[in-house]
Amino acid sequence: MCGCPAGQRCAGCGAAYYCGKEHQKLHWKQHKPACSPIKESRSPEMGRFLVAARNLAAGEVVLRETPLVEAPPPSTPPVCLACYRTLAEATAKDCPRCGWPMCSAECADNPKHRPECRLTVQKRGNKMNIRNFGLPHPSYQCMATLRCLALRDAQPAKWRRLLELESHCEERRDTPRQEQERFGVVQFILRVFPKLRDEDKVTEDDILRVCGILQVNGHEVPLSEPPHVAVYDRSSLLAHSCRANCAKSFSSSGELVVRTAVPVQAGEPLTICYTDPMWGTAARRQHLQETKFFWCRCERCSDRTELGTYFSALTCPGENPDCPGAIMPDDPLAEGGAPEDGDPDVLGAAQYWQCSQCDISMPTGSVLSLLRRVGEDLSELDKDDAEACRIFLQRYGGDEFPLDLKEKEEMRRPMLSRNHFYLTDVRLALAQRYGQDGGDALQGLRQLTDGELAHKRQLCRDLLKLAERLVPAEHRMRGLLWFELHAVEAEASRRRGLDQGPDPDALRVSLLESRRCLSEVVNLLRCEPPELPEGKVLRQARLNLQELEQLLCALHNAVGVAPL
Ligand SMILES: C[S@@+](CC[C@H](N)C(=O)[O-])C[C@H]1O[C@@H](n2cnc3c(N)ncnc32)[C@H](O)[C@@H]1O
Repeated sequence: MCGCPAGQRCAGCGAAYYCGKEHQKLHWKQHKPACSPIKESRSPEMGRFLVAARNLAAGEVVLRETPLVEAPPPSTPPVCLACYRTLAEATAKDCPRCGWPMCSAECADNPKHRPECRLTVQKRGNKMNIRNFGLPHPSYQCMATLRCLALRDAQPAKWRRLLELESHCEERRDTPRQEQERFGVVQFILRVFPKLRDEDKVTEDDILRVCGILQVNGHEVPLSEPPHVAVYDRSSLLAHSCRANCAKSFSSSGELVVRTAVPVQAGEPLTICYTDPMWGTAARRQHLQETKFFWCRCERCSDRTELGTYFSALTCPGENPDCPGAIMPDDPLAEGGAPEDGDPDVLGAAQYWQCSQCDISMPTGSVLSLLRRVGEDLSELDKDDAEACRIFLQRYGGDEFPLDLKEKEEMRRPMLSRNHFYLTDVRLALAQRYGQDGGDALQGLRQLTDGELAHKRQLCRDLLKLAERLVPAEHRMRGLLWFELHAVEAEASRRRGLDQGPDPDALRVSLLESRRCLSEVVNLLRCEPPELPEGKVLRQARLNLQELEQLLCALHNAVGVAPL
């Protein structure tokens, strides 16, 4: 503003400097459009993507936006087109204008239903007649596409923004999914809404392009039952990483909220995970290729140890039973190699998995056959049966427990690496399974044996350590595990009190530990809306935290030891 030395920096973007508050205030109107924690970048490999405009701390909200389009999921029985609740034939009410069934007159008047209502009146000429409730209905397969097409006339600025999004039309050509859409979406729309073709000149390619945009940029929104789908504008530019640095949540009104999960340096891409980060490398990469049309080369995929976690590795099967090595693919970026995909015999000829410590190697095909067998065993496992889970963990991971197994397994050399994704899957289920019997969570935990309680604690701690390293942006999973751990600490402390009588020092230590766990829950889940299970856990954690503070206060007043 004045050319004087400027020591004060804009806290929003960190890129503008001022001599003082006064000139910063005067400049705000001009600076505001440029002041954002994110900016757009582009590369030949990734297309457009967002980067941090300045150094960002963990937990900063970088994006919050309402959807460009939202719609029911493609495969669904008839649902209300405003609230997405499943409809029953006896209670559904046809919209008086267009005939689409809705749950109430209020929902029929809801602006969310306007796009298809208008298109049905203007481009079809007669009302819809949906029957056959209770089974997936083909008419809903086209709804997201129809709502996108409705933007053309009604909201041309949004339509233009939608068309700027990636559709991968070329890569989708002749894929089974596109062939299915050609029949189930394109032909349906052109037949049911003929004036779209005859008057508006909408072509098959136009519709397929919209299908591509929905496939590449769509998010599943868990706020309704069944979950619906939505496409966002700016958030669509977030690139993918299997170790994402941003976490996404949805607000009650359907806004997408993106915040950093770890500190992010200025210029670094902001990333979310497009696939299931709890799958192994080969399966994640295969899924990304099939659904988003790129082979991921992120830091996690490129590192065969998956950041030191050995998440996809096997233990060394060589003659030396003490070899501490892990068997991993020679080239983790080789295409294919998920246990569920490909022909093990064909893949096996081309690639090898190698021990990290000795010269043992295995053809990829043999590794995949082994893994496929474990995968089949896992798919048959009843995860509600704690004993069956423990046997699985002992059989394939060599896990030892602070409790006896009823069915003793002969101890063999474990086949899977300590953190292998199959073992992690079962440990996650078991950590939550412990304590679910009984009327409520409190009763459930009280019914656990000391050994089971200790095992639950060990599982939560191990899983949290792994998640922090491998998937820091999995806020929901981490938050729920911290909540489980807090419950274990509370129960353990109650048992200690019963066994050993009141001990203010031990009580203070365990209250402080519980407070630490609950603070983590609140921090991780603070963007979760109250209607989701995680939002309910957040509410409970906040209540428990308040009670804890009161307890710590009471303890301080009674014996003067607790920090306040
Ligand atoms: C939701 S869009 C992201 C925005 C897109 N880059 C654009 O220019 O519109 C997803 C697409 O971006 C590209 N992409 C995202 N993350 C990537 C990554 N880590 N490596 C390579 N391509 C990536 C892929 O083409 C993917 O299908």
